[in-house]
Amino acid sequence: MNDAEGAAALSAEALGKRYKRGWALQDCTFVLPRGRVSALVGPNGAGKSTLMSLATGLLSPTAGTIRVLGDTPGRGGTHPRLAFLAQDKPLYPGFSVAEMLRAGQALNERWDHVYARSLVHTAGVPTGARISTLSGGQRTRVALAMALGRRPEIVVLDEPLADLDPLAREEVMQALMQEVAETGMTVLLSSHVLADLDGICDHLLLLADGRVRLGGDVEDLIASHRVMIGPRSRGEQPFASEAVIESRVTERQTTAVVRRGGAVPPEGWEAHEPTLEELTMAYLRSSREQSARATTPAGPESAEVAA
Ligand SMILES: Nc1ncnc2c1ncn2[C@@H]1O[C@H](COP(=O)(O)OP(=O)(O)OP(=O)(O)O)[C@@H](O)[C@H]1O
Repeated sequence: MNDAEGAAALSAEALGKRYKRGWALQDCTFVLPRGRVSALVGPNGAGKSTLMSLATGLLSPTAGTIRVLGDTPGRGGTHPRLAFLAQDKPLYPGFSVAEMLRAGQALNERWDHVYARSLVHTAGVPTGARISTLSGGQRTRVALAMALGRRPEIVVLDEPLADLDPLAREEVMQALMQEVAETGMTVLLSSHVLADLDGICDHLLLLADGRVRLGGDVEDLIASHRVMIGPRSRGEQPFASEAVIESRVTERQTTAVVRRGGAVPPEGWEAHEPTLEELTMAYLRSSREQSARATTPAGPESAEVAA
């Protein structure tokens, strides 16, 4: 283990996972720092849940390594200092909320009952209600209390915001940020709602087709890119092609997301820093175009070239 891996909450080196149908993750190398909120984003089927299952030891890698707080997951179950909130939020449907919390207390040495109860109270979920009668959003809040009640050092949340209303999303993110600030807890959360991540996540890991397409400190990533807006033009663009992540032409203008690399906006163009959403959308669209090109059958022209 090197120094960076030792200081990391989660790290992977050439990590790969193959199912019967093929590779879900390939050659993934990254380091997620401790005490930060990291966002895991990517299109459907990108490998996010697979990565989370590897981190929690529910799956084993086919290739490479993954480490949680410096340890290899899977030996003896989920890491004792890691809590996982799966997408399907498994809870006992026949239990009341209070019984569920008491089960959490009975099953976990590090359980903080006062804190877990306070999270459920803040969410306005009645503790006498049966789990099976709760709404999707209420179930999420109970599942979150079950995860955070363990006072984990790292919490892994698979789309925790998906069935929450906007106010509940804000409350959940605030509760997480408070934990991060007060206890140094590390959060890794996946989400398709990119707007929710702006201003909340300080680290990003973007997967597409099972590979890491973008990763790093959010401020650094934003500072190293620019959105360039200029006149509508279908011809040559004034940027080196290797600097362009994605470029779109509408009836009125051309918008390009480029690597900064000293790129000064040409005359008639304006530039601004991307938001996290603009940046991730540019990489997601570019990955989709790349994989569409890779799966397009070779046409007659390519056959001619090959011949
Ligand atoms: N148990 C499994 N057996 C076979 N293939 C699987 C299994 N689980 C996932 N896959 C495949 O692995 C790939 C990655 O799936 P995964 O669920 O990790 O993606 P995801 O990024 O979490 O997607 P989503 O955003 O839709 O939840 C997909 O092609 C999926 O079909």
